[in-house]
Amino acid sequence: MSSFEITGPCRMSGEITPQGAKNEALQVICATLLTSEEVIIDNVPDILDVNNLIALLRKMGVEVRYLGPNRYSFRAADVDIHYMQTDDFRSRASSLRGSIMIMGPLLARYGMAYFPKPGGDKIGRRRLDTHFFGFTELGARFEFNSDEIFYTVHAEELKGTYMLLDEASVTGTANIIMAAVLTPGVTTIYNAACEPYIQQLCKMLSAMGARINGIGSNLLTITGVDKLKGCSHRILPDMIEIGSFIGMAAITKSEITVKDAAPSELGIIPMAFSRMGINFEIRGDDIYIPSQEEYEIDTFIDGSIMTIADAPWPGLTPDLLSVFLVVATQAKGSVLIHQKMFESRLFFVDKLIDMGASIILCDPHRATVIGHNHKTSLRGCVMTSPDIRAGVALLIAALSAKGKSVIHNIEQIDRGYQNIDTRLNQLGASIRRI
Ligand SMILES: CC(=O)N[C@H]1[C@@H](OP(=O)(O)OP(=O)(O)OC[C@H]2O[C@@H](n3ccc(=O)[nH]c3=O)[C@H](O)[C@@H]2O)O[C@H](CO)[C@@H](O)[C@@H]1O
Ligand SMILES: C=C(OP(=O)(O)O)C(=O)O
Repeated sequence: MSSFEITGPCRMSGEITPQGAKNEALQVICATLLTSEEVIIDNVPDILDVNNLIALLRKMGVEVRYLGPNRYSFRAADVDIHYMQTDDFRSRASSLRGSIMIMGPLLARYGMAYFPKPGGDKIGRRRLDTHFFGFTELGARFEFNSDEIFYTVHAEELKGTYMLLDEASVTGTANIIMAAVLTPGVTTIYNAACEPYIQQLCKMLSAMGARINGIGSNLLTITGVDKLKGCSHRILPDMIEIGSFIGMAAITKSEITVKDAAPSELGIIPMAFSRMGINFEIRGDDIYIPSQEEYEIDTFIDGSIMTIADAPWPGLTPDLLSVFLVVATQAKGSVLIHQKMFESRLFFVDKLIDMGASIILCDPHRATVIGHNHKTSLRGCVMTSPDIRAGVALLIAALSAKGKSVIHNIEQIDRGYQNIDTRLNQLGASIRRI
């Protein structure tokens, strides 16, 4: 297990380019299983979760070629579906959550798919019901072995249908879309998730010959086709990484330009940072964040304390709330952070309290943060990264803190952030991998 040693406070400056989006990469790499032709994907982030998924596809028989930095070719001409019943498959597939999205393509193309308990962050209950609801609506038979936690779906024949999802699950929607594009007839998915990851997946599938209407909305109509062809696809910059950099710049009073950030794809994220009092300028495709001595959190119109809460897209992504929470610790004013989706994602605030932050954890979903307005700095601390986003939030806290901090279990951070230590050190941070 590796750790980061951070010596703060670090005031940084310069330009940083975000990696390709982790959650989009996981979807579009799974989608390569839908065709026997070559698919080329650009801007693939070099992170643990993505590399583990690529290794899994290779084991399944997909021909994967590395074409250069962040560029891969995939050809799923000869997939060994029986590999999915091996112990090796179980251990590899359960190392990340995104690999669950191989099920939709395999069900559509081979009439069967298997899956063990997926990995990913331990941030509360993470059910898969929506995925299997969608598959069974399309006509698949579903079995669950609760002793081994092993999911199986089979179908001699799938058929398009109307379905109303019980919740707008991101990976669930992606899985159902990928099954539906090769399913005869018309499939209508209402209450579909519509995050940029899903929109990008749909655009890539359309380039492969899929017929999808309603992209970007929560009502998708998919007309099944017999076969999909190869294509080239470029992954968008990672909006969570971009948000992490904006928050990091603010709390460390750094002057940073986030290059090639595709600001028009960020939805409500920039507005949420503005409401935290953080200044930035959109300069073409870049986001410039000036060094700010202070930032003041907005209130609601009636003067009451503002809430920052997550919601399915176009609401604020839950994956950035940990960053908002850390940034609030040095803001002027107070904010209620309400993490509605996951019940165990806020417990890392104990560490921030140890560092000197003023936070009241009201319950597992809500934390009130009383900002210090930089009057009192956070102090360095030894901590362990509980999940990917809390890990980055703690890293940001440590960069702003006075003294030495150590963050253990940084594999959680490496899961989703490409060479984060090297890239931040180039901006003037002091992070040592130990
Ligand atoms: C690999 C991947 O892409 N992971 C992302 C994906 O996970 P994932 O697809 O696993 O998450 P889901 O969208 O299925 O659901 C996340 C949680 O939110 C709850 N929920 C979901 C939809 C809804 O309308 N209401 C609601 O409360 C679910 O019950 C669940 O507890 O989406 C999450 C929610 O954006 C992100 O945190 C994860 O980073
Ligand atoms: C929760 C996340 O990832 P995963 O779904 O892969 O656990 C995340 O990216 O914040």
